[in-house]
Amino acid sequence: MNLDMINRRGLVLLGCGKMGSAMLEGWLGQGLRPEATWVIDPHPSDWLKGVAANGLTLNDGMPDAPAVVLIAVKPQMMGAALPQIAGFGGGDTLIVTVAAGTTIATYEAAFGAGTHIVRAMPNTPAAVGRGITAITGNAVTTPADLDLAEALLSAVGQVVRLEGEHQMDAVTAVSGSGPAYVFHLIEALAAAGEAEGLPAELAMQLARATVTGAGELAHRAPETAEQLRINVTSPGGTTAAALSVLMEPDTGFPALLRRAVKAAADRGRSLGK
Ligand SMILES: NC(=O)C1=CN([C@@H]2O[C@H](COP(=O)(O)OP(=O)(O)OC[C@H]3O[C@@H](n4cnc5c(N)ncnc54)[C@H](O)[C@@H]3O)[C@@H](O)[C@H]2O)C=CC1
Ligand SMILES: O=C(O)[C@@H]1CCC=N1
Repeated sequence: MNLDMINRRGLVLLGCGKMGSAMLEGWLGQGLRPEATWVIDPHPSDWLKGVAANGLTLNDGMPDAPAVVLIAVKPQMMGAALPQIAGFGGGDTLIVTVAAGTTIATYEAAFGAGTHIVRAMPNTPAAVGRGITAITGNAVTTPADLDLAEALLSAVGQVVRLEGEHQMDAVTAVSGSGPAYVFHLIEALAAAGEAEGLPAELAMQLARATVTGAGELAHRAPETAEQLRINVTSPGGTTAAALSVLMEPDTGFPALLRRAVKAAADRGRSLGK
């Protein structure tokens, strides 16, 4: 991974909350120079103030032509936030946005149609280098723009390129929001263990280690997820008993996740209107 161009020309990060700081933490760990980084955020966290003490510029001007301006404010804040960086439109600065829902057309209206824009959907495991980000560009985006966005985002995990913006709301619902589903699985599994009589702390330790261990196995093992599931399931055993509940057609995981993912994708679509 090569952050050379970013380190030479600079990166501006607009909005450094949960997602912005997850990525920034990853980039700094991968060699982004704090001196090449400008952050604009009216409510900086203590962590960000600490990074600023080490050379990053926080709420104090901007470079003339940074390589990338990355937008990580909430879609609802976009109207107030974009005018601060509208001056970067039309130049050779690449605009990358990670906001859910907000469409490329909205940014083109703010920056001008000739502006090179990449819409991206990352997720918070970026903070530990294990994110996955989907990217897609606007009509004027060049292969070099997509390579630059990919270079930046692959510093914090995998990058996939989409066929087009029409896939973005579904991606958001699967991988952008997905970590929350997994964290909720930990909470629910621990609560279920407590209901079976385990002390809360032990139930949480078991649930957390099980989800992270299974995730790591799914990451490293060559087998499909289906085969890894089969490997746990002894015929007529305990797992089969649980799976008969979880795979129940109307109330099991597939039906529940189908509804949850649809709700997220629908919300993305309505945020874009
Ligand atoms: N949290 C997540 O897992 C993911 C979030 N996203 C997207 O990232 C964006 C940010 O989400 P979060 O980090 O979760 O929200 P957040 O609320 O934690 O962070 C937003 C940040 O923007 C700052 N801000 C507000 N107004 C501003 C302005 N005018 N100028 C500059 N900064 C301003 C806030 O102070 C805050 O620190 C959203 O658009 C969201 O859709 C995308 C993928 C995953
Ligand atoms: O909840 C949200 O809207 C953002 C987008 C994906 C994850 N968090």
